[in-house]
Amino acid sequence: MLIKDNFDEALKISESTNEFLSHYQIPPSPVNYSVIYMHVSKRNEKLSIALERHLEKYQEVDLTFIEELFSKYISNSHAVDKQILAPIEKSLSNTLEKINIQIDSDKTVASNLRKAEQALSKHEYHKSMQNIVAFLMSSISTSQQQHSELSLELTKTCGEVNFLKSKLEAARHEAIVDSLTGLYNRRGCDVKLQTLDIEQVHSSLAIDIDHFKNVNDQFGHFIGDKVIQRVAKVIKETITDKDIAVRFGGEEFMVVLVNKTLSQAHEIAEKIRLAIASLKLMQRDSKAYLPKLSVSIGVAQRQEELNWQSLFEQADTALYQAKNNGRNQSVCL
Ligand SMILES: Nc1nc2c(ncn2[C@@H]2O[C@H](COP(=O)(O)OP(=O)(O)OP(=O)(O)O)[C@@H](O)[C@H]2O)c(=O)[nH]1
Repeated sequence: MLIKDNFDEALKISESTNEFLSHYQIPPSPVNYSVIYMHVSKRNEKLSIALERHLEKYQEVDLTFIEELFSKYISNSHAVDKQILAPIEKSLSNTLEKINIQIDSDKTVASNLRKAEQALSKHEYHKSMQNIVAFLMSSISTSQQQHSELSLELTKTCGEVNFLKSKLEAARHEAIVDSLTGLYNRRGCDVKLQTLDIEQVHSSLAIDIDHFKNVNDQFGHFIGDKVIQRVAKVIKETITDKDIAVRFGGEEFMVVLVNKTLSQAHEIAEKIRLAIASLKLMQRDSKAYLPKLSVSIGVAQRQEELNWQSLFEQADTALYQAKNNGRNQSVCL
């Protein structure tokens, strides 16, 4: 979309956004602000329809609902940056630049006036001129002060915009990443899959920790979580940055190996399996070692006619076979 906003327009929308936020007593967090800004500026029809329906039904706005709208319509697009923040930032920096030029010119005028004052002070008969110069000096100093204050204010606002941008970036990241392991979640998986070239060969691994219930039962969920994190770390360290590692649920992971054939994928699966089997995990407090860990892995290669869901299902079928064959192994389909 073309960015037509000028500063005044953006400011008007921003005022209406603030009014909306205060009317419904919504805290002006970056996420809330962005959702309401998109609604007020009529930039996302689906978001507005959903919000209006919600208001019709409840007459108030639930914060969880706003977060949902943010994740669904905003966080994965760069609409906020492009449509809200970029124009504001541009106008701010233009205005700041003009004010800074004005500050420089104020300085020159002040310095010239000072020279004139010095020259006139040598001659008593120029008293009236001296008064005029003194008056001009005091006016320019007031204007200098006003411009400096304005420059400070604008610099502060620029800082706030940058803060909002980094908050948005963090929110966008949180929406697609699993907080326990740092791997992608399902939504992140969908987002990353859209970036892949479907003409290339891709493979997938379905990985599941064997008898994980026993870990939880014997050592508790906290240790269970640590084990999940450790397995995720091994997966991450074994694949490349281009590949996509996803925590699909509980102790189940899915990996998309970009541009890799079935046999290459099988090799990687074996590396992961062996690395996990050789882990020696110790419980920090009791210094007791946890029983040996193992994973079962299903490996499948994407066929041209298959969509991603079918590929994952194939990998899952292979995983099921690996479990049935006795676990701690990888099976190719
Ligand atoms: N600590 C922890 N446990 C989880 C989490 N999500 C799921 N689980 C547990 O993972 C266990 C999964 O057990 P099962 O699906 O029966 O499988 P398993 O014991 O791993 O056995 P197999 O898969 O058949 O080898 C259950 O005990 C769940 O409670 C989580 O986020 N943290």
